[in-house]
Amino acid sequence: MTAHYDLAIIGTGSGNSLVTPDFDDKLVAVIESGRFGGTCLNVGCIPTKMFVYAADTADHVTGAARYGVDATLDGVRWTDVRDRIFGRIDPIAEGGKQWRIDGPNTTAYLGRARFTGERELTVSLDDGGEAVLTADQVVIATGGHPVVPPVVEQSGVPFHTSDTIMRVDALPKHMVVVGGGYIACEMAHVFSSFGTEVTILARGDRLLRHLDDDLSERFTEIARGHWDVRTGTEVTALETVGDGIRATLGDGSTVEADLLLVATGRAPSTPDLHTDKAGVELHDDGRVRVDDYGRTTASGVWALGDVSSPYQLKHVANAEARAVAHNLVHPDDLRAMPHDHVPAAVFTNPQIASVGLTESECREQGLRYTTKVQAFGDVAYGWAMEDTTGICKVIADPATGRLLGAHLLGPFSSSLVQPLVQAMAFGTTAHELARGQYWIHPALAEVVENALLGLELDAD
Ligand SMILES: Cc1cc2nc3c(=O)[nH]c(=O)nc-3n(C[C@H](O)[C@H](O)[C@H](O)COP(=O)(O)OP(=O)(O)OC[C@H]3O[C@@H](n4cnc5c(N)ncnc54)[C@H](O)[C@@H]3O)c2cc1C
Ligand SMILES: NC(=O)c1ccc[n+]([C@@H]2O[C@H](COP(=O)([O-])OP(=O)(O)OC[C@H]3O[C@@H](n4cnc5c(N)ncnc54)[C@H](O)[C@@H]3O)[C@@H](O)[C@H]2O)c1
Repeated sequence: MTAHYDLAIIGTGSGNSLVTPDFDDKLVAVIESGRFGGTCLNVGCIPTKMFVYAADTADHVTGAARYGVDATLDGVRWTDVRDRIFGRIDPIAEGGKQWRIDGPNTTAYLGRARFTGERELTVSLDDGGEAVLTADQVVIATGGHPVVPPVVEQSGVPFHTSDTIMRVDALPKHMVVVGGGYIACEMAHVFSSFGTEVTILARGDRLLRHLDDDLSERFTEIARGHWDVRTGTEVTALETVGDGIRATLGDGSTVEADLLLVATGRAPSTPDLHTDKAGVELHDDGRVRVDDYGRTTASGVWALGDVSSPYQLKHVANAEARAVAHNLVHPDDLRAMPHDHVPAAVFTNPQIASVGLTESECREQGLRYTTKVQAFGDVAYGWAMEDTTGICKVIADPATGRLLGAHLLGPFSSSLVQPLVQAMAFGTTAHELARGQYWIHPALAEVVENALLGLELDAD
């Protein structure tokens, strides 16, 4: 029997929020092959930031002496940290699943979906069975999954990805991280602050290479003070040694550890979706091809979030879901996916946040621009914190005074960046933002105010 629905949603991350009151009198199929709530809730943003907060707390203790406050870190109860986090998260995922199972107009399919025709899905159910369903509209919200390089996969050594690392039973003594991006830098911070010795193996010459050069260079230098950072290196072989692993690097050197974390990017979850059966085209990198409104190349099939987006960020997936939720029921009044001025933060040590263009992007685009770099240590709250490395770099168009980009490295950067995001979103000029409002003295936000005031604009 083929069941028919008004709407079928594949994936309960951001896809779960599509079941709006507009569908109260309609039939909705919700299909999920993993934990309800998707990456962010179960293995992404939320647990990582809960671990990061605990790691920051440990760092406050170990760093207290510089303020004349002597304190020692007596220990980190890893399983207590872990269980507090997942004790809070797991019931939410379970509750979300029950809500969809019991929902008056939703049918939950627990299993893996694939297209078997136009707007027709076959679900390999977790209980071993199979179900076929069709729908007037289908939304692909299957997110992404960790990429594991062949050298790791083919070696047969045990390894972790972000999907598993947060649930390990004990803190490793020594951990090797392959990759130098978001997950590598956030996890290195967590584990090293809890007492694990961390070695990072990065292919490039710097960590977090997507950042403005001033930040990635500075961050890599700081990271070398916390962790054993090996840049410009590749893993050529891996083997199991006792309970741990040994990695051989391009220069023939080796590094041994009791745990291997692979953090080499995430790929859109399309390989087993059989999108070709539904007329849904993919980009070369596997992302579903969508137009500005989230429409795929197949009529009535939509996509959103990591599976199709140019960004792999939850606030973007949420914004795209809001647009698609509207578009599903307003075909004559479509809303575009909001992709302007997308900010991002890396919750490592120190925190990093950015929005807009980097200086090299401004150069490459031939833009006329001016920059100002303000040190956290030059404002009163920065003195209080004894900060010696933080910077706020702002980039503006000198003719219009509009911000082109903003890049922060230092405590609370993920929050400090927000007025800069707001200025870019609403077209406020740098000096309007700085002079048109009060900035509380002596709050850390004065670093942003001073950076803005320091920009040399044509109008001044
Ligand atoms: C460790 C980590 C930390 C992160 N931290 C941040 C952060 O701090 N801030 C931020 O903005 N972003 C962060 N991200 C990125 C963020 O988690 C993702 O951008 C976001 O969750 C993507 O949401 P989504 O709805 O597109 O996909 P997902 O949340 O991944 O949802 C997809 C769902 O589809 C299901 N699924 C897949 N294929 C099928 C199928 N064939 N059939 C049925 N179900 C299927 C999956 O099981 C999953 O539940 C982080 C990611 C990771 C991995
Ligand atoms: N705070 C946040 O917003 C946050 C946190 C975690 C993850 N995320 C999202 O999840 C995505 C995935 O995170 P990630 O850290 O896995 O990816 P990433 O793209 O940030 O970093 C991947 C790293 O792996 C390296 N790499 C790629 N292939 C490799 C290979 N074969 N061998 C060795 N190194 C290789 C890259 O050079 C890069 O340093 C991020 O791009 C981000 O969008 C966001």
